[in-house]
Amino acid sequence: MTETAFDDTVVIEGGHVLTPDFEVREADVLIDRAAGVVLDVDDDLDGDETLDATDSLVMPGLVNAHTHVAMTLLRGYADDKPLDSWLQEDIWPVEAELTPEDIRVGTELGLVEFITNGITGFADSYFEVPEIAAATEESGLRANLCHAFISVGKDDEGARADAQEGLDIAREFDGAADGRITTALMPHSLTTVETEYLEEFVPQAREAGVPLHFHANETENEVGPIVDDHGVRPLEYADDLGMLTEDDFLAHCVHVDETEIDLLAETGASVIHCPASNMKLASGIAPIQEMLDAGVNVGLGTDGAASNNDLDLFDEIRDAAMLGKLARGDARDVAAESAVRMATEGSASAIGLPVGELEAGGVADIAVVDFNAPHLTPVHDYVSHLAYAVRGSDVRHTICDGEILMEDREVKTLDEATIREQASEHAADLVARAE
Ligand SMILES: CSC[C@H]1O[C@@H](n2cnc3c(O)ncnc32)[C@H](O)[C@@H]1O
Ligand SMILES: [Zn+2]
Repeated sequence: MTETAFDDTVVIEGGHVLTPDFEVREADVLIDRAAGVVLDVDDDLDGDETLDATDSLVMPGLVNAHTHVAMTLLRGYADDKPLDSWLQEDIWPVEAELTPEDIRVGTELGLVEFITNGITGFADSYFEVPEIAAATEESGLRANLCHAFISVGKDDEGARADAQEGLDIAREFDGAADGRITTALMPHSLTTVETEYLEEFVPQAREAGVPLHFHANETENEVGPIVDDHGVRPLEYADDLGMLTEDDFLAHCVHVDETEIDLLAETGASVIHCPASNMKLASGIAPIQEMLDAGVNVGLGTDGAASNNDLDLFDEIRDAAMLGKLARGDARDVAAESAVRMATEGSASAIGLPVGELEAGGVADIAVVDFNAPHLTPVHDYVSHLAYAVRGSDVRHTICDGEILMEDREVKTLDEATIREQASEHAADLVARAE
Protein backbone atom coordinates (compact mmCIF):
# COMPACT_ATOMS: atom_id res chain seq x y z
CA MET A 1 0.00 0.00 0.00
CA THR A 2 1.50 3.36 -0.99
CA GLU A 3 1.39 6.34 1.31
CA THR A 4 -1.22 7.98 -0.89
CA ALA A 5 -3.63 5.17 -0.23
CA PHE A 6 -3.84 6.35 3.34
CA ASP A 7 -4.30 9.85 2.07
CA ASP A 8 -7.84 9.86 2.63
CA THR A 9 -10.46 12.43 3.10
CA VAL A 10 -11.21 14.27 6.31
CA VAL A 11 -14.57 15.74 7.14
CA ILE A 12 -14.75 18.72 9.50
CA GLU A 13 -18.10 17.93 10.99
CA GLY A 14 -20.91 19.69 12.81
CA GLY A 15 -19.71 23.29 12.62
CA HIS A 16 -20.62 26.58 11.03
CA VAL A 17 -18.66 27.73 7.97
CA LEU A 18 -17.55 31.25 7.01
CA THR A 19 -18.23 31.48 3.26
CA PRO A 20 -16.36 33.77 0.80
CA ASP A 21 -19.29 36.22 0.81
CA PHE A 22 -19.05 36.36 4.62
CA GLU A 23 -22.25 34.47 5.26
CA VAL A 24 -22.13 31.90 8.05
CA ARG A 25 -24.01 28.65 7.57
CA GLU A 26 -24.16 25.21 9.17
CA ALA A 27 -22.17 22.82 6.98
CA ASP A 28 -19.50 20.13 6.95
CA VAL A 29 -16.24 20.60 5.06
CA LEU A 30 -14.70 17.67 3.18
CA ILE A 31 -10.95 17.78 2.50
CA ASP A 32 -8.69 15.72 0.26
CA ARG A 33 -5.50 15.46 2.28
CA ALA A 34 -3.18 14.44 -0.56
CA ALA A 35 -4.41 17.08 -2.97
CA GLY A 36 -4.68 19.70 -0.20
CA VAL A 37 -8.03 20.91 -1.47
CA VAL A 38 -11.55 21.36 -0.18
CA LEU A 39 -13.73 18.83 -2.01
CA ASP A 40 -17.10 20.00 -0.73
CA VAL A 41 -18.90 22.29 1.70
CA ASP A 42 -22.34 20.87 2.37
CA ASP A 43 -24.63 19.07 4.80
CA ASP A 44 -23.97 15.54 6.05
CA LEU A 45 -20.69 14.82 4.31
CA ASP A 46 -18.76 11.58 4.89
CA GLY A 47 -14.99 11.19 5.05
CA ASP A 48 -12.43 8.59 6.09
CA GLU A 49 -11.61 10.60 9.19
CA THR A 50 -13.52 13.16 11.21
CA LEU A 51 -12.55 16.39 12.95
CA ASP A 52 -15.23 17.57 15.34
CA ALA A 53 -16.38 21.18 14.87
CA THR A 54 -19.34 21.27 17.25
CA ASP A 55 -19.93 24.83 18.51
CA SER A 56 -17.13 25.96 16.20
CA LEU A 57 -16.61 28.21 13.17
CA VAL A 58 -14.66 26.75 10.25
CA MET A 59 -12.87 29.59 8.46
CA PRO A 60 -9.93 30.24 6.14
CA GLY A 61 -6.58 30.03 7.92
CA LEU A 62 -5.20 33.44 8.85
CA VAL A 63 -2.26 34.86 6.89
CA ASN A 64 0.40 36.86 8.74
CA ALA A 65 1.69 38.99 5.87
CA HIS A 66 4.63 40.69 7.60
CA THR A 67 6.74 39.13 10.33
CA HIS A 68 10.29 38.29 11.38
CA VAL A 69 9.48 34.96 12.92
CA ALA A 70 12.83 34.19 14.54
CA MET A 71 12.52 37.38 16.60
CA THR A 72 10.53 35.30 19.11
CA LEU A 73 13.91 34.88 20.84
CA LEU A 74 13.89 38.66 21.47
CA ARG A 75 10.32 38.84 22.81
CA GLY A 76 10.40 41.21 25.78
CA TYR A 77 14.12 41.93 25.32
CA ALA A 78 13.68 45.65 24.59
CA ASP A 79 10.41 47.49 25.06
CA ASP A 80 9.10 51.04 25.31
CA LYS A 81 11.35 52.73 22.75
CA PRO A 82 10.71 54.25 19.32
CA LEU A 83 11.82 52.35 16.21
CA ASP A 84 15.23 53.98 15.60
CA SER A 85 16.57 53.70 19.13
CA TRP A 86 14.97 50.27 19.60
CA LEU A 87 16.82 48.97 16.50
CA GLN A 88 20.11 50.79 17.00
CA GLU A 89 20.55 50.50 20.77
CA ASP A 90 19.05 47.07 21.39
CA ILE A 91 17.94 44.91 18.47
CA TRP A 92 20.78 45.25 15.96
CA PRO A 93 23.55 44.70 18.57
CA VAL A 94 21.94 41.49 19.81
CA GLU A 95 21.06 40.32 16.27
CA ALA A 96 24.79 40.57 15.46
CA GLU A 97 25.27 37.63 17.85
CA LEU A 98 22.58 35.39 16.31
CA THR A 99 23.75 31.98 15.08
CA PRO A 100 21.98 29.87 12.45
CA GLU A 101 20.91 27.52 15.27
CA ASP A 102 19.35 30.43 17.18
CA ILE A 103 17.40 31.38 14.09
CA ARG A 104 16.23 27.79 13.56
CA VAL A 105 14.98 27.49 17.15
CA GLY A 106 13.45 30.98 17.22
CA THR A 107 11.66 30.20 13.96
CA GLU A 108 10.34 26.89 15.26
CA LEU A 109 8.99 28.65 18.35
CA GLY A 110 7.24 31.24 16.18
CA LEU A 111 5.81 28.57 13.91
CA VAL A 112 4.34 26.72 16.89
CA GLU A 113 2.75 30.01 17.94
CA PHE A 114 1.37 30.54 14.42
CA ILE A 115 -0.18 27.08 14.31
CA THR A 116 -1.76 27.42 17.76
CA ASN A 117 -3.24 30.78 16.70
CA GLY A 118 -4.77 29.50 13.44
CA ILE A 119 -2.19 31.10 11.14
CA THR A 120 -1.58 28.91 8.08
CA GLY A 121 0.51 31.24 5.92
CA PHE A 122 3.03 34.02 6.50
CA ALA A 123 5.56 36.35 4.87
CA ASP A 124 8.90 36.48 6.66
CA SER A 125 12.00 38.58 6.17
CA TYR A 126 15.17 37.92 8.14
CA PHE A 127 18.60 36.30 7.91
CA GLU A 128 19.75 32.65 7.58
CA VAL A 129 16.80 31.88 5.34
CA PRO A 130 17.82 28.20 4.78
CA GLU A 131 17.12 27.61 8.49
CA ILE A 132 13.77 29.38 8.25
CA ALA A 133 12.86 27.40 5.12
CA ALA A 134 13.78 24.09 6.76
CA ALA A 135 11.64 24.86 9.83
CA THR A 136 8.77 25.99 7.60
CA GLU A 137 8.93 22.79 5.57
CA GLU A 138 8.87 20.70 8.74
CA SER A 139 5.96 22.68 10.22
CA GLY A 140 3.67 22.13 7.21
CA LEU A 141 2.94 25.86 6.93
CA ARG A 142 2.93 27.96 3.75
CA ALA A 143 5.24 30.98 3.46
CA ASN A 144 6.84 33.69 1.38
CA LEU A 145 10.44 34.06 2.61
CA CYS A 146 13.26 36.51 1.97
CA HIS A 147 16.69 37.60 3.12
CA ALA A 148 16.56 41.28 4.11
CA PHE A 149 19.49 43.38 2.90
CA ILE A 150 20.82 46.75 4.08
CA SER A 151 23.49 48.93 2.45
CA VAL A 152 23.92 51.84 4.86
CA GLY A 153 26.95 51.43 7.10
CA LYS A 154 28.60 48.97 4.67
CA ASP A 155 31.25 49.45 2.02
CA ASP A 156 30.27 48.83 -1.61
CA GLU A 157 31.51 45.23 -1.58
CA GLY A 158 29.60 44.40 1.61
CA ALA A 159 26.42 46.10 0.43
CA ARG A 160 26.49 44.35 -2.94
CA ALA A 161 27.20 40.96 -1.35
CA ASP A 162 24.23 41.37 1.03
CA ALA A 163 21.87 42.29 -1.82
CA GLN A 164 23.23 39.44 -3.95
CA GLU A 165 22.51 37.03 -1.09
CA GLY A 166 18.93 38.32 -1.07
CA LEU A 167 18.61 37.63 -4.78
CA ASP A 168 20.31 34.21 -4.63
CA ILE A 169 18.05 33.12 -1.76
CA ALA A 170 14.97 34.30 -3.65
CA ARG A 171 15.98 32.26 -6.69
CA GLU A 172 17.00 29.16 -4.75
CA PHE A 173 14.00 28.73 -2.46
CA ASP A 174 11.15 29.74 -4.77
CA GLY A 175 8.90 26.66 -4.99
CA ALA A 176 10.56 24.78 -2.10
CA ALA A 177 8.61 22.50 0.25
CA ASP A 178 6.46 21.13 -2.60
CA GLY A 179 5.56 24.67 -3.61
CA ARG A 180 4.48 25.81 -0.13
CA ILE A 181 7.45 28.22 -0.03
CA THR A 182 7.70 31.19 -2.38
CA THR A 183 10.14 34.07 -2.09
CA ALA A 184 10.61 37.83 -2.40
CA LEU A 185 13.48 40.30 -2.63
CA MET A 186 13.64 42.53 0.43
CA PRO A 187 15.49 45.82 0.56
CA HIS A 188 15.05 46.50 4.30
CA SER A 189 13.61 50.00 3.68
CA LEU A 190 13.90 53.00 1.38
CA THR A 191 16.29 54.72 3.80
CA THR A 192 18.51 51.76 4.75
CA VAL A 193 19.23 50.71 1.15
CA GLU A 194 20.82 53.35 -1.08
CA THR A 195 19.51 54.20 -4.55
CA GLU A 196 22.35 52.55 -6.50
CA TYR A 197 21.59 49.13 -4.98
CA LEU A 198 17.88 49.48 -5.63
CA GLU A 199 18.66 50.43 -9.25
CA GLU A 200 20.90 47.41 -9.62
CA PHE A 201 18.87 44.71 -7.86
CA VAL A 202 15.19 45.56 -8.38
CA PRO A 203 15.37 44.83 -12.15
CA GLN A 204 17.03 41.50 -11.35
CA ALA A 205 14.13 40.59 -9.06
CA ARG A 206 11.78 41.36 -11.93
CA GLU A 207 13.77 39.11 -14.24
CA ALA A 208 13.67 36.33 -11.64
CA GLY A 209 9.90 36.82 -11.29
CA VAL A 210 10.04 37.44 -7.54
CA PRO A 211 8.05 40.21 -5.84
CA LEU A 212 9.44 42.95 -3.61
CA HIS A 213 8.67 43.13 0.11
CA PHE A 214 9.98 46.15 2.03
CA HIS A 215 9.37 48.41 5.04
CA ALA A 216 7.94 51.73 3.79
CA ASN A 217 6.97 55.02 5.46
CA GLU A 218 6.95 53.38 8.89
CA THR A 219 7.99 56.53 10.80
CA GLU A 220 8.26 60.25 10.01
CA ASN A 221 12.05 59.75 9.99
CA GLU A 222 11.74 57.71 6.80
CA VAL A 223 9.91 60.48 4.93
CA GLY A 224 11.99 63.63 5.49
CA PRO A 225 15.35 62.32 4.18
CA ILE A 226 13.79 61.06 0.95
CA VAL A 227 11.93 64.31 0.35
CA ASP A 228 15.19 66.21 1.05
CA ASP A 229 17.39 64.02 -1.15
CA HIS A 230 15.05 63.26 -4.05
CA GLY A 231 12.41 66.00 -3.93
CA VAL A 232 9.49 63.55 -3.94
CA ARG A 233 7.54 61.53 -1.36
CA PRO A 234 8.99 58.06 -0.57
CA LEU A 235 6.41 56.09 -2.54
CA GLU A 236 6.89 58.36 -5.57
CA TYR A 237 10.62 57.63 -5.25
CA ALA A 238 9.85 53.89 -5.00
CA ASP A 239 7.60 54.08 -8.05
CA ASP A 240 10.30 55.90 -10.03
CA LEU A 241 12.60 52.97 -9.21
CA GLY A 242 9.99 50.46 -10.43
CA MET A 243 9.28 49.19 -6.92
CA LEU A 244 5.49 49.34 -7.01
CA THR A 245 3.69 46.62 -8.95
CA GLU A 246 0.69 44.45 -8.12
CA ASP A 247 3.06 41.69 -6.95
CA ASP A 248 4.82 43.89 -4.38
CA PHE A 249 3.89 44.37 -0.72
CA LEU A 250 4.93 47.20 1.58
CA ALA A 251 4.97 46.83 5.35
CA HIS A 252 3.55 49.64 7.53
CA CYS A 253 2.85 52.64 5.22
CA VAL A 254 1.91 54.70 8.28
CA HIS A 255 2.97 58.11 6.96
CA VAL A 256 1.52 58.19 3.46
CA ASP A 257 -0.21 61.16 1.88
CA GLU A 258 -3.09 61.19 -0.64
CA THR A 259 -0.75 61.10 -3.64
CA GLU A 260 0.96 58.02 -2.27
CA ILE A 261 -2.36 56.29 -1.56
CA ASP A 262 -3.40 56.98 -5.15
CA LEU A 263 -0.09 55.55 -6.37
CA LEU A 264 -0.68 52.36 -4.37
CA ALA A 265 -4.17 52.04 -5.82
CA GLU A 266 -2.99 52.70 -9.40
CA THR A 267 -0.05 50.29 -9.29
CA GLY A 268 -1.85 47.56 -7.34
CA ALA A 269 0.94 47.26 -4.75
CA SER A 270 -0.37 46.00 -1.40
CA VAL A 271 0.04 47.44 2.08
CA ILE A 272 0.62 45.25 5.12
CA HIS A 273 -0.84 46.97 8.15
CA CYS A 274 0.93 46.17 11.44
CA PRO A 275 -1.21 48.01 14.02
CA ALA A 276 0.26 46.51 17.20
CA SER A 277 3.85 47.18 16.17
CA ASN A 278 2.92 50.69 15.01
CA MET A 279 1.34 51.41 18.40
CA LYS A 280 4.12 49.85 20.48
CA LEU A 281 6.91 51.74 18.70
CA ALA A 282 4.66 54.85 18.62
CA SER A 283 5.20 54.99 14.85
CA GLY A 284 1.75 56.44 14.20
CA ILE A 285 -1.69 55.49 12.87
CA ALA A 286 -1.88 54.33 9.25
CA PRO A 287 -4.79 55.78 7.21
CA ILE A 288 -6.28 52.36 6.50
CA GLN A 289 -9.87 53.36 5.76
CA GLU A 290 -8.60 55.92 3.22
CA MET A 291 -6.55 53.18 1.58
CA LEU A 292 -9.51 50.79 1.46
CA ASP A 293 -11.72 53.55 0.03
CA ALA A 294 -9.11 54.22 -2.67
CA GLY A 295 -9.08 50.52 -3.62
CA VAL A 296 -5.71 49.58 -2.10
CA ASN A 297 -5.36 45.93 -1.09
CA VAL A 298 -4.49 45.77 2.62
CA GLY A 299 -3.24 42.73 4.54
CA LEU A 300 -2.30 42.34 8.21
CA GLY A 301 0.96 41.48 9.92
CA THR A 302 2.19 41.04 13.46
CA ASP A 303 5.73 42.25 12.63
CA GLY A 304 8.28 40.50 14.86
CA ALA A 305 7.54 39.30 18.39
CA ALA A 306 9.97 41.90 19.74
CA SER A 307 7.67 44.74 18.71
CA ASN A 308 4.24 43.21 19.35
CA ASN A 309 4.93 41.03 21.57
CA ASP A 310 2.95 38.00 20.45
CA LEU A 311 2.12 36.37 17.13
CA ASP A 312 -1.66 36.28 17.53
CA LEU A 313 -3.22 37.72 14.37
CA PHE A 314 -6.63 37.92 16.04
CA ASP A 315 -5.06 40.73 18.10
CA GLU A 316 -4.14 42.52 14.85
CA ILE A 317 -7.69 42.14 13.53
CA ARG A 318 -9.02 43.75 16.70
CA ASP A 319 -6.30 46.43 16.77
CA ALA A 320 -6.91 47.26 13.10
CA ALA A 321 -10.62 47.72 13.71
CA MET A 322 -10.13 49.74 16.92
CA LEU A 323 -7.29 51.93 15.67
CA GLY A 324 -9.07 52.45 12.36
CA LYS A 325 -11.92 54.10 14.25
CA LEU A 326 -9.61 56.33 16.28
CA ALA A 327 -7.72 57.46 13.17
CA ARG A 328 -10.55 59.73 11.99
CA GLY A 329 -12.81 59.59 15.05
CA ASP A 330 -15.38 57.60 13.09
CA ALA A 331 -16.71 54.36 14.60
CA ARG A 332 -17.87 53.16 11.17
CA ASP A 333 -14.30 52.97 9.88
CA VAL A 334 -12.47 49.63 9.50
CA ALA A 335 -15.58 47.64 10.32
CA ALA A 336 -15.42 44.06 11.60
CA GLU A 337 -15.77 42.45 8.18
CA SER A 338 -13.06 44.67 6.65
CA ALA A 339 -10.63 43.74 9.42
CA VAL A 340 -11.30 39.99 9.10
CA ARG A 341 -10.98 40.18 5.30
CA MET A 342 -7.59 41.89 5.71
CA ALA A 343 -6.27 38.96 7.79
CA THR A 344 -7.48 36.36 5.29
CA GLU A 345 -7.95 37.26 1.62
CA GLY A 346 -6.20 40.67 1.86
CA SER A 347 -3.02 39.16 3.29
CA ALA A 348 -3.14 36.12 1.01
CA SER A 349 -3.54 38.21 -2.12
CA ALA A 350 -0.80 40.62 -0.98
CA ILE A 351 1.83 37.93 -0.55
CA GLY A 352 0.72 35.82 -3.50
CA LEU A 353 -0.73 32.82 -1.69
CA PRO A 354 -3.59 30.98 -3.40
CA VAL A 355 -5.63 31.00 -0.18
CA GLY A 356 -7.88 33.21 1.95
CA GLU A 357 -11.36 31.88 1.12
CA LEU A 358 -13.04 28.64 2.10
CA GLU A 359 -14.98 27.00 -0.74
CA ALA A 360 -15.23 23.77 -2.72
CA GLY A 361 -12.28 23.51 -5.10
CA GLY A 362 -10.21 25.91 -2.96
CA VAL A 363 -7.02 25.28 -1.04
CA ALA A 364 -7.48 23.47 2.29
CA ASP A 365 -5.87 26.05 4.61
CA ILE A 366 -8.31 26.20 7.50
CA ALA A 367 -8.69 27.33 11.12
CA VAL A 368 -11.46 25.91 13.31
CA VAL A 369 -12.39 28.34 16.09
CA ASP A 370 -14.15 27.02 19.19
CA PHE A 371 -17.00 29.35 20.20
CA ASN A 372 -17.89 27.33 23.31
CA ALA A 373 -16.46 29.89 25.75
CA PRO A 374 -17.85 32.55 28.10
CA HIS A 375 -16.18 35.41 26.22
CA LEU A 376 -17.85 34.23 22.99
CA THR A 377 -21.36 33.89 24.42
CA PRO A 378 -23.94 34.70 23.08
CA VAL A 379 -23.28 34.60 19.34
CA HIS A 380 -25.31 37.34 17.66
CA ASP A 381 -22.80 37.65 14.87
CA TYR A 382 -19.84 35.35 14.18
CA VAL A 383 -17.89 37.98 12.23
CA SER A 384 -18.25 40.47 15.09
CA HIS A 385 -16.73 37.92 17.46
CA LEU A 386 -13.88 37.18 15.03
CA ALA A 387 -13.01 40.88 15.00
CA TYR A 388 -13.61 41.88 18.59
CA ALA A 389 -13.70 38.85 20.93
CA VAL A 390 -11.91 35.75 19.57
CA ARG A 391 -8.35 35.07 20.74
CA GLY A 392 -5.76 32.86 19.10
CA SER A 393 -6.16 30.43 21.98
CA ASP A 394 -9.75 29.79 20.84
CA VAL A 395 -8.45 28.01 17.74
CA ARG A 396 -9.05 24.30 18.09
CA HIS A 397 -7.77 22.74 14.83
CA THR A 398 -5.37 24.14 12.21
CA ILE A 399 -5.02 22.65 8.72
CA CYS A 400 -2.65 23.70 5.93
CA ASP A 401 -2.50 22.23 2.43
CA GLY A 402 -4.86 19.48 3.65
CA GLU A 403 -2.54 18.43 6.49
CA ILE A 404 -3.76 18.61 10.08
CA LEU A 405 -1.11 20.71 11.87
CA MET A 406 -3.01 20.99 15.16
CA GLU A 407 -5.87 18.83 16.45
CA ASP A 408 -7.67 19.73 19.66
CA ARG A 409 -4.86 22.19 20.56
CA GLU A 410 -2.13 19.54 20.09
CA VAL A 411 0.48 20.59 17.52
CA LYS A 412 1.25 17.57 15.33
CA THR A 413 4.15 18.63 13.14
CA LEU A 414 6.49 20.26 15.66
CA ASP A 415 7.43 19.21 19.19
CA GLU A 416 6.13 22.15 21.19
CA ALA A 417 7.63 21.22 24.60
CA THR A 418 11.15 20.60 23.26
CA ILE A 419 11.08 23.74 21.13
CA ARG A 420 10.03 25.91 24.07
CA GLU A 421 12.84 24.49 26.22
CA GLN A 422 15.44 24.98 23.48
CA ALA A 423 14.20 28.49 22.73
CA SER A 424 14.57 29.56 26.36
CA GLU A 425 18.14 28.21 26.43
CA HIS A 426 19.13 29.79 23.12
CA ALA A 427 17.60 33.14 24.11
CA ALA A 428 19.50 33.20 27.42
CA ASP A 429 22.83 32.32 25.74
CA LEU A 430 22.23 34.90 22.99
CA VAL A 431 21.59 37.72 25.41
CA ALA A 432 24.62 36.71 27.51
CA ARG A 433 26.84 36.88 24.39
CA ALA A 434 25.50 40.32 23.54
CA GLU A 435 26.27 41.80 26.96
C1 LIG B 1 13.72 43.19 7.47
S1 LIG B 1 14.19 41.97 8.60
C2 LIG B 1 15.66 42.48 9.07
C3 LIG B 1 15.74 43.57 10.03
O1 LIG B 1 14.56 44.32 10.25
C4 LIG B 1 14.47 44.60 11.63
N1 LIG B 1 13.14 44.99 12.02
C5 LIG B 1 12.27 44.36 12.82
N2 LIG B 1 11.14 45.06 12.94
C6 LIG B 1 11.30 46.16 12.18
C7 LIG B 1 10.49 47.26 11.90
O2 LIG B 1 9.28 47.40 12.42
N3 LIG B 1 10.96 48.22 11.09
C8 LIG B 1 12.19 48.13 10.57
N4 LIG B 1 13.01 47.09 10.80
C9 LIG B 1 12.58 46.13 11.61
C10 LIG B 1 14.95 43.33 12.25
O3 LIG B 1 15.30 43.50 13.58
C11 LIG B 1 16.12 42.99 11.36
O4 LIG B 1 17.27 43.62 11.75
ZN1 LIG C 1 9.07 44.50 10.04
